[in-house]
Amino acid sequence: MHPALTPVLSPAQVREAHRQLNSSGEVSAQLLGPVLARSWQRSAAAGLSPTARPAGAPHASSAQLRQALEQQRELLAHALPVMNFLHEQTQDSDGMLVLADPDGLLLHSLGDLQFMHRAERVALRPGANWHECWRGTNAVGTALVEAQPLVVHGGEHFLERNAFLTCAAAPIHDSQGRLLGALDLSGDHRGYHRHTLGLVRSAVRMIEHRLFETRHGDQLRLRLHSQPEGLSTLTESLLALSGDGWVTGANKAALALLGQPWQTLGGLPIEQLLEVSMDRLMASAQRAGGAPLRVQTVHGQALWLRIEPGQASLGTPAMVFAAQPAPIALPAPAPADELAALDTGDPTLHAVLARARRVLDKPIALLLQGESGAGKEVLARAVHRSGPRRAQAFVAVNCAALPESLIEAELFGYRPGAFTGASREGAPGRIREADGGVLFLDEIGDMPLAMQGRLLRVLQDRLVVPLGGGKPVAVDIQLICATHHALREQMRTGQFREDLYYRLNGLTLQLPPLRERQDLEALVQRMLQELAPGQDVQLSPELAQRFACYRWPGNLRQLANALRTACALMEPHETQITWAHLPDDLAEDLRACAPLRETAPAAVETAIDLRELAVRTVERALKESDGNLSEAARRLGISRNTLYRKLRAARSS
Ligand SMILES: Nc1ncnc2c1ncn2[C@@H]1O[C@H](COP(=O)(O)OP(=O)(O)OP(=O)(O)O)[C@@H](O)[C@H]1O
Repeated sequence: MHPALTPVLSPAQVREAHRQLNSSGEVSAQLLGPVLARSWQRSAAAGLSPTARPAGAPHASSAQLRQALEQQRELLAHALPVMNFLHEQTQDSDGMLVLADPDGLLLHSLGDLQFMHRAERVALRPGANWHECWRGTNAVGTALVEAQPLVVHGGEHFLERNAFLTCAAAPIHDSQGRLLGALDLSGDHRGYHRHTLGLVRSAVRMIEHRLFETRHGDQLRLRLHSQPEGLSTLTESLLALSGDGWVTGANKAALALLGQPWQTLGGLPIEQLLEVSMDRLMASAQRAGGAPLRVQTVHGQALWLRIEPGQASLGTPAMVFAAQPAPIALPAPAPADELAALDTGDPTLHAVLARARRVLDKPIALLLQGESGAGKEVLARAVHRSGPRRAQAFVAVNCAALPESLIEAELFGYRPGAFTGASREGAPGRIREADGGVLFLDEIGDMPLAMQGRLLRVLQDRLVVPLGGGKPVAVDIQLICATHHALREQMRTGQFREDLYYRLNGLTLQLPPLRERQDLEALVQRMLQELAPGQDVQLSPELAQRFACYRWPGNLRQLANALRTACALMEPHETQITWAHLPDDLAEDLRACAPLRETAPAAVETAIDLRELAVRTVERALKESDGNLSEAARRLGISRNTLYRKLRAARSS
């Protein structure tokens, strides 16, 4: 039996375990079982005492929680509908559902109001952190550490103050085995029910299925089950394949079925797992109706298989080969990854993404430029997740958010006692944390000059020397920097070192501001699908028009926030976003922004008129800005590059 499914301990066993811990400091694996015993040991080692309040447990401010919610928007988009569904099924049970991120930060809860009120007393609410190191053994924290579903009941909680709870939690993983968070169902310990964990595990499967379909919707997907009627149910195994037959993702059922860990799957062609050729799979995918195939694993287990061609995989070389006797070698299609997912149809952005893809596997530093909120960090993360370093760390440092006095220690690390206030253990620093992976330096234009010199040395020598001295440590990092400043301008005025600029700028990618993008409609649609999956939420036609003519000074960040608020304000039966669902300040701005065709009817008569109008507008903006190009571009709401283009065009005509 799965250790997590063993029955909960009797009160006498728990009392005895606590007694032993009190008297000898020992944790009895015989009494508690291996999982709980390990967790109690970790809790004691973290300095927690069963009878004390958890001292120093962090609680996110509302701004920090908002930021965490934004970072976890993919998880939330898939988990919230499942939580709502589970809540409906468990409404009479006086409990609550909790979603946590991989670090134990509680992101969202819903359930019985009275019980949630009681749970508040032990900080079981969004914003609190339930990592084991802060709250001792508890279902959320322990399921995250142990990476397995489990129940923590009553006195099995390490802290006595949590003993009124019974909690069942299961970790949530994505299709590459990354831990995304945990789902928990908590209630009063007197209401313990042994089916609770099963419910939570099913809910997590639903979330993982939804994530899988979204991540791999463009790829070939294999559904596998020992019974034909088990296909397309929650118990099926799922595999995603690249166009040439390599496994790119799997759910937990597939791992169990094939006896493989996630780590090996990425490097296996399907023929090494199943006795079936890629040609046969493709031929089956093309047959109408998609009747299941009979196949067997390489170990001889018989299975039913249904193959679903993804949009991107239709027409991949393998399909063409299967259909044509004399194959024509076609270039391999771009893999459907996070970079591809950012491409929603804007030609400028498309070119940016294509350039980024060309250097994915090369040691070339990227410099991302663009206005605040234009998606620089999102692009940096997509580059990381789509490149060969995706299994290694992505370490983001915001140079503008760190006080000057701390940047050095934060980046380069320090030795024990290197400065007043330094921790006794010292710290490796963010550059070393990124070793093997990607270091993302956001707002690099705000890095103090002295620090620029040190960073340059690290980039040249690929060695980090911690503050307070010590041996230099070799590092291997891919560097991505971002700024909304015009770095060249800063270089000219001496605020940014020229030598560092050329080190950082292996390739500059300029992200277009939202108002210059031509894919607003598709972008809104994609964001809405993520925010309200499967609900077909749309903008009202009037709002769609207003959105198109608005300048979006906060770019994608502002758009994403507006849509998130709108989705939260909609009633469950509504599918159209109207004025009533918008934040007041945005509604006010949008009302003031008249759609183009209402404002300039006469002036748009001929192309010549338009050109003249553009030239006059640019001239006026330049005059009002005393010839300052940056200021003129800002007034016009366009980038400096666009302004240059317009000036060149005006001069040539
Ligand atoms: N392609 C996208 N799809 C959906 N949402 C996006 C996308 N790009 C950006 N966003 C939204 O905009 C927010 C801001 O994006 P990001 O942090 O990448 O911008 P930025 O250019 O780095 O901003 P800043 O310069 O202020 O740091 C994201 O947290 C997300 O909510």
